Parts: sequence; structure tokens; C-alpha cells
Amino acid sequence: SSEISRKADVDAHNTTKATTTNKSKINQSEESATGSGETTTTPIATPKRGKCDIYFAPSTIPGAGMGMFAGDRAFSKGEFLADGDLIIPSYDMTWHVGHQNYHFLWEEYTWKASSFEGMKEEVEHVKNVKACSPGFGSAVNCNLPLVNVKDNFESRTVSMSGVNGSVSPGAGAFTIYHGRRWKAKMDIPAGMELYGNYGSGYFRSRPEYGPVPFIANYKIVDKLLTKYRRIITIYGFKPDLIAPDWRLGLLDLLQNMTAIWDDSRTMNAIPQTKDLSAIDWLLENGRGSGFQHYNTSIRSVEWLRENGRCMTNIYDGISRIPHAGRGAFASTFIAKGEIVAPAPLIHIPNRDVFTLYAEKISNVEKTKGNVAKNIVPDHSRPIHQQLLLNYCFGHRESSLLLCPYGLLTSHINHDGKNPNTRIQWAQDEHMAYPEWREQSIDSWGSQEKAGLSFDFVALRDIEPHEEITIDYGHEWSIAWQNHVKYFRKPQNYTPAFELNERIDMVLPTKDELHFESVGVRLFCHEDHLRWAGVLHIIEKNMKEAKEEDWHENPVFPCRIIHRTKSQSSGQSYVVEIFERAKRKSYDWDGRSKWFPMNQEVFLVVAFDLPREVFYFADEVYQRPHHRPWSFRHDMRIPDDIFPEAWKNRKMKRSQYKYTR
Ligand SMILES: C[S@@+](CC[C@H](N)C(=O)[O-])C[C@H]1O[C@@H](n2cnc3c(N)ncnc32)[C@H](O)[C@@H]1O
Repeated sequence: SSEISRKADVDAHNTTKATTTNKSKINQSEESATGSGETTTTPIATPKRGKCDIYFAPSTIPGAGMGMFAGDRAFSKGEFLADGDLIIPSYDMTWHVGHQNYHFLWEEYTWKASSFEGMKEEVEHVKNVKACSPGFGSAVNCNLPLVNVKDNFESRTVSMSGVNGSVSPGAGAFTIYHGRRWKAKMDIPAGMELYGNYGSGYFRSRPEYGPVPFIANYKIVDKLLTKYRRIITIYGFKPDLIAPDWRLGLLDLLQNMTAIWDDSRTMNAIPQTKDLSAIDWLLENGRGSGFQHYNTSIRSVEWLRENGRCMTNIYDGISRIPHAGRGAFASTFIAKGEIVAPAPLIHIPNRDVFTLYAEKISNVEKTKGNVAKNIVPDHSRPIHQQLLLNYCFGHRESSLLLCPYGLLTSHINHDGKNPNTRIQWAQDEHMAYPEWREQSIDSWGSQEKAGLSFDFVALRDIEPHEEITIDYGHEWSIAWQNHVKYFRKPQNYTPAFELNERIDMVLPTKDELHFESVGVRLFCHEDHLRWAGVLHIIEKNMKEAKEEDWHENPVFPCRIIHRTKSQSSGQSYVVEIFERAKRKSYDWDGRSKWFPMNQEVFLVVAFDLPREVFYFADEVYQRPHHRPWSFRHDMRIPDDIFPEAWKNRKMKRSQYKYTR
């Protein structure tokens, strides 16, 4: 979909020119394409030992690096392929860093935050929120005509993952957005490469990929090839009776046009095969030229076992470690020394880009008596770090951060005493640039391609359903222990999405707790106000447009003035209903929109309202991960595998005092 703004190293030119079709595999596709077609929501089955659902292995797209493949099994259309990914928001990076010119490879792996429903409250007023999703979506390649997996919007969730958002020192230290799952868009045979849809806009905005053909271009080529067939059968001959030389000569003519129109997307969609029967196959049964790489996109399962790394040895769940949020669990027995999961790495050459600063007012300009105030970052007052820091590996003597992606590797938690897994460098052939480890960060840090990879490897035998843990390092442990020791419960703050779940909770009146003062705003649903018989008064008196909840139902700001308990209906509330004045401004996408201001205008009092009338929304910048009290620390790369060449912050260990 066009929401997507991430990259893979798709070498379009090579892709379209280097691959040929092969009949036997096309047949295979035909069989699977006649499958059920029904939509299932069955969770992934626990793989048997030695079997793997999804492999990470060299892509079949030339120049595209690694790719994901259906493993020892086929997937039916509609089936979920793996467990849910995390989505980690990053905020206002350009504003905080103070200039545009920083290298942030994550940007190639991010989605617009507005496409994640739960982030709406954060993005409406927040410019430049990026949704970083280190899982499936970051690892999967795109081959537009063969897209076979799709993002499942319904499974995305916002929650504290079993941690109490009001009191836990873990609040804000991990992401509340998760459950981004992927479904098979068509029947996928075992061994086939998985392709997500980055959208044509992605390729259009990246000239470095060259003229990647879009679906429309394949359609034009299909027409061209159909004409070609008609020419050679025009006198009623069967194609087989026509001299192959003649057929081939005409095909050559078509294909050689690329010499003239080399940068045309359509020319690049012409199959370059010299196998005439393959062209016939493409034109039959509605496949079309977009299928020209179908066969080469399927690898043998034996080859994948030999050359790939399994991505589905782990599944997602709520961690057994207190305050940790989600975790990764073994879906099969994993023997000591085996790879638990592969983790390609996004590099950030300078961790300072994660620093968040306090605001200050500057550039007070007087123009005809007007005073223009500019809010800018105060670079002398760092106040917090981006949440992404907690999902990256670093080292005390280096500015570098390496953030793992791949399936569920960002879920893996810390155990300093008895971890069952450790990180190690992947084999050289699994990394695009293993040589970076011998080179200073300055020489490769700004490269806009992921080039390194860790393997998570079992330190001992791991039983199915055991939680996977690594040692984040001594410095992380000390920092966490200090955080827990000095953590004070934030004043009465409970995230709005948790309050909405607590339907039995007796709510305080405005005299007992002023919700806004703790970062939450209270609303009343329109439906209940209609039932309470006050909606017509509201609508008569109001001047502004209605506000909406996440699901776009109308809501009104409200305050509880009195609580009563009746025998029949339990707890009920007397409530003041307001509307908020709006001002016109621009949203994150540059579109003009009406934003509510804090001034409230009283509309009516409603009586006898039940708990269900209320809807809580977090105020912008108030969710746990925005709070300066939330824990931040990178996971640490062990000294024995950290390259000397990357030590650009050489200081004595004692000078660091376990700081970030
Ligand atoms: C790489 S993430 C791991 C996934 C994370 N649990 C989640 O739900 O998104 C690292 C974060 O997990 C949490 N975490 C990991 N191990 C922990 C532990 N042993 N105790 C408490 N929190 C932990 C911390 O919030 C840490 O910053």
C-alpha cells in the first residue's frame, strides 16, 4: 500500500532481465492457486523440531540482499504467517537534532504513524512521528507483481502487555504498540520468497532503483505480447508450425527495444526469456508478464535448510519477567549452539540523534508590532531519549547503535544471571558488508543499506515455550536496578487506553482528580447522551465541529461533578458536557485541519449516566514512553565481539558510571 515508505535493495533492472520462467514450477503454482481461498485466522502451528515455517536467506531478486521465504510448508490464502511485530514510535527527530542532515537508516524501515489507529492521539498534533516496525515488514522484500503477503490491520493493538501502567517502573520503557501481523494474500507454496507491497510511490521516490515496472506496465506488456502472438498466428497457423527462428526474431525485436528505451518501466517489464513456450505459458490462464519471475522466486526447501536461517523458532507473548512487557518464547526445542533467530541490523552511526531536548523560545522578531515566537530545542538541556534506544545494541566506547530487525528479535528480554541465548556475529556470507567490522564508523556509517547481522544463538538446550533471554550487559542491569530503586509512581497517571479497559472502575469526580492535570482527557460518547435525552440541547448550543474517538465515533469533552449509586443501575454519574474551541493548523502531513484548543465552553449537564458513557484519551506527549521518568538504556554488545575499529569514544570504563 502507498502508506509504506520503506526500502529494500531491489535491483529492478537485473530483476526483470536476469530471470526466466520455467514450466514445471508454473504448473506448481497453478495447483496451489486453486486452493481454498478462504480467510482463516488460525494462529501459526508450533513447528516440529527441524521444520521451519519461514527462512531468512539470500533473496531471489538480484541485488536485494536477504529475503524471507515460506519454509517447509505452504501457506493458504488468508493464513497468518507469523506472530505480531512491535511498532516503536520515534518523535520529532529533525526538530530535536536541529538539522535535516543526519543519517537515520531506520527511515527506510518506517511507516506513517497515521496508518496505525492507536497512534492517532499522538500524531494529530505531532509532526514527524515515525512508526518503526522491526519485524516482518522490515525484513520482507517487494516484487510488485508477485506480492503474496499483506499487513493485517485488525490485529494491531495498544496495550501495556501485562504491566500496570499506573505503577510499574517498566511503563514507558517498552512500546505499547504491537500485534502487527501478516497474512498470505494468495496461496504460497513451500520455498517461495515472500513479498510485501511497498507501493509504487516507494520506487517512484527512489530513482536509485531505476525503472522498476509497476503493475500497469506489466499490463501494457501483456497487450504487446498478445499482439505478438496474434501476428504470428494471423494466417491461422498454429504457433508451433511457425518457424521458431521467425518467432524468436520477432521476440528479439521487442526485447531489443530496451537498448533504446532502457529507462522505461514498460520496457523493463518485457520478459527477457528466449524460451518461446515460457511466453506462451505466461499468456495462458491469465497469469501475465508479472509472473515472469514466479518460478525463480521459489527455492528448494533443501537449499533453504542449507543456506537459510530459521525465523520462526520464536513466538510472541507476555514476558514472565516482571515489568518487562512482551517477550519471545521458543516455539520448538532448540539445541545448544543452534540459531534461535537471525537479526539483521540497522546501524545508527551517532546515538546522539536519539536525544530529546527541552524547548526554548528564540527568534523573537518584531514585524509591524507583532512578536513572532519560535519554539526551538535547547541543546544545552537534554531531557530524554527516543524509545528506540531501548531496542538497539550499543557499547560504552562507541557512538554506534545497532538495532535488530527480523521476526520478533526485538522481543528478546534481559536475564543477567541465567540467559539461555547470546548474540554473535552472523557468518560473513549472511552479511552484505562483513568488512565494516574492520573499518571506522566514519567510513561506512552513512551508508543507506543494512550490511551487518547478528545471530541469536542458544547457550544451552532450550525447551519449547521457554522464554528466550540474553544478557543485555552489566551496565544495563545496573541502570535498570537504579531505575527500579528510585522510581516513584507518577502522580495518579494511568494511560487512557488502560482506563478504557477498566469498565468496573469507579471514576473520580472533578474535585477528586483533575484528569487533565495528569495527562488524560475525559470524553462522553454521543450515543449515551442521546439516550440521556440531552443531545438535542447540545446540538442546539454547539458552534464547533464534533470531536471523535479512535473509531471515529462522536464524543464530547466532559467532567464528572457528582457520583451516585442506585440499586437498579449501580454506579451512575452527573456530568458537565463541553465543547472545545478549535484553531486551524497543519497536521503532520501538511494538510490543514481544525485542532481543539484548551478553552472549553459549557453546553449542558447530563444526569444518571453509566460508566460506559466515558471515553479516555491521552493528551499529546503524555503516553508513558514520552514521560521523562521512563527508563532508557541500550542493550550492550559484549566486549569480546565488539570491533576495536568502532571505538570512537575511548574513555576509561569508570568515567562512564553506567550512563547512556
Ligand atoms: C529490546 S526490548 C525487549 C522487548 C520488550 N519487552 C517489549 O515489550 O517491547 C528491551 C526492553 O524490554 C524491557 N526489558 C527487557 N528485559 C527486562 C528485564 N529483565 N527486566 C525488566 N524489563 C526488561 C525493558 O523495558 C527494555 O528497555
